[in-house]
Amino acid sequence: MKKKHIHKIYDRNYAQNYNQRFLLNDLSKIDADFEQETIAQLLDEIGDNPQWLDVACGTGYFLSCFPEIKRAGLDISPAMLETARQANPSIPLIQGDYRDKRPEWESKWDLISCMFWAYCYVESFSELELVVANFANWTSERGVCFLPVCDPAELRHGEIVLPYTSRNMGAGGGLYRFEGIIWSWIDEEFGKHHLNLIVPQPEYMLSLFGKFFEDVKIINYAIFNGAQRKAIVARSKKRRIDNPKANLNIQKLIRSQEWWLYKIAPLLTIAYAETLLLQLPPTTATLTTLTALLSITSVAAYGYLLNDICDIETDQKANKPNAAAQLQPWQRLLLCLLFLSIGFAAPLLTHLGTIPLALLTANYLLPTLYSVPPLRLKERGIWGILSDAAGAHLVPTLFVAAPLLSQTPDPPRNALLFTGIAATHAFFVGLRGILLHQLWDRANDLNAGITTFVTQRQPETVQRWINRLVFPVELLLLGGVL
Ligand SMILES: CC(C)=CCC/C(C)=C/CC/C(C)=C/COP(=O)(O)OP(=O)(O)O
Repeated sequence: MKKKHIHKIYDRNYAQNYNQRFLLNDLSKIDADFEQETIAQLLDEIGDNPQWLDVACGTGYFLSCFPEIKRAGLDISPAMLETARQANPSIPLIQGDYRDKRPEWESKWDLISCMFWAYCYVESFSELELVVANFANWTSERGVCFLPVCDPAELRHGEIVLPYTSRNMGAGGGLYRFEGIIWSWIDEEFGKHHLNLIVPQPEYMLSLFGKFFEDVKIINYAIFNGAQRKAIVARSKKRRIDNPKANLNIQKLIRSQEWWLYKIAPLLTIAYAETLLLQLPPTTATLTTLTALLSITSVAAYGYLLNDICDIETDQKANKPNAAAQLQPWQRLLLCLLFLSIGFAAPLLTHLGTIPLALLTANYLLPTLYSVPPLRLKERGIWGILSDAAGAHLVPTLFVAAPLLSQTPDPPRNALLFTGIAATHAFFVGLRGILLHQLWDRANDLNAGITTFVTQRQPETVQRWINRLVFPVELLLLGGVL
């Protein structure tokens, strides 16, 4: 089901009535008590100081039953979370989607629960697989998953013929329709349509968990009103995913999808234009350009990796993925040194010249100053904006142009003019890029307690500056480049 539909169903009114309708009335209390007992047993079996994540925690009812446990909740519905906060005022309650990967939670939680068939709201079997994989990834080495599962065939006495329609068979009343592995529940009393929920047989759910856990069991609730609910308990996570580094790859570490196409590829146009304006021999132009591109790629890899290394703590606070968090400190240092060496090796070996080397040094310094404390320009207002725009666009443009210009003793005026306009244009592209980035990241930065240029201003003001000043100047300069 789409997020917006879930938000619509689980609104404030639904949240306020949820516990009474689905957990605490005569029809449901016996099952809720059984679940509470099972959670208590599982927490007990895990050992000292277990950490529990209740996925799709809803009103936080179950979380509130265990005030002595270190616990957190994740839910997609702000209204449900609002109610959950009243019941659990001092614990992390995160608004989010259980389909998101969240590498920062890898192997973090000793108990993962997902109550009352919330997994059925996925939109496809692939998504269901993803959700189970997430649960497994988030489970610690000693951890356990607890998932009450829906078995449509068991909701009534004996087998049902599909498609099957029935009235008033569950705690919430209303119309139930089972259509094979899809079911829908029209909650007539509250006018809510829980449509096309995915409900595979419990055996299928067992096999999904079996991919990740050695010991997967179905436990049965007490028979009540002729029906008997079930839950999956999965223990002993398999080694394959025990190791968080299994999911770690170099692209994630250097965040190449954020710069390869958008920041490196445009530099080629600068190299082409300079080659044409300077009428350089193809071999010289190609070798010089490739050397410069190798160095600038290393700068980008270094800059993004270093930024993540410096943001590990704040990203954790804002619940943002951060691949560098999974590395040992010596691995972080080694990778940074590697990208530094590659960046300088090629220009030094090919004698690219003094000006290109000075620009390269500046290009390594800018992201360092942007990210590393105590200077950490990112948190110093306009300096953060200027250093990122210069580091990601202005200096790389000059660095690609400079070695080509230095191939001719006396570069023509039009090549110098082109370089000047292209560099200024790149700077404005960079200004727009970092302003938009800080705008999109504003909520995360505020959550993590980071003060940036944009968090100190109204978002509308910054957007107005982008629309009325930065972008028009950028377009004007593009005209000059062309
Ligand atoms: C050649 C080239 C492309 C060089 C780039 C060098 C450079 C300026 C790197 C810093 C990149 C970065 C992640 C900025 C935003 O950080 P943030 O901490 O504000 O945002 P985040 O949360 O996304 O990390």
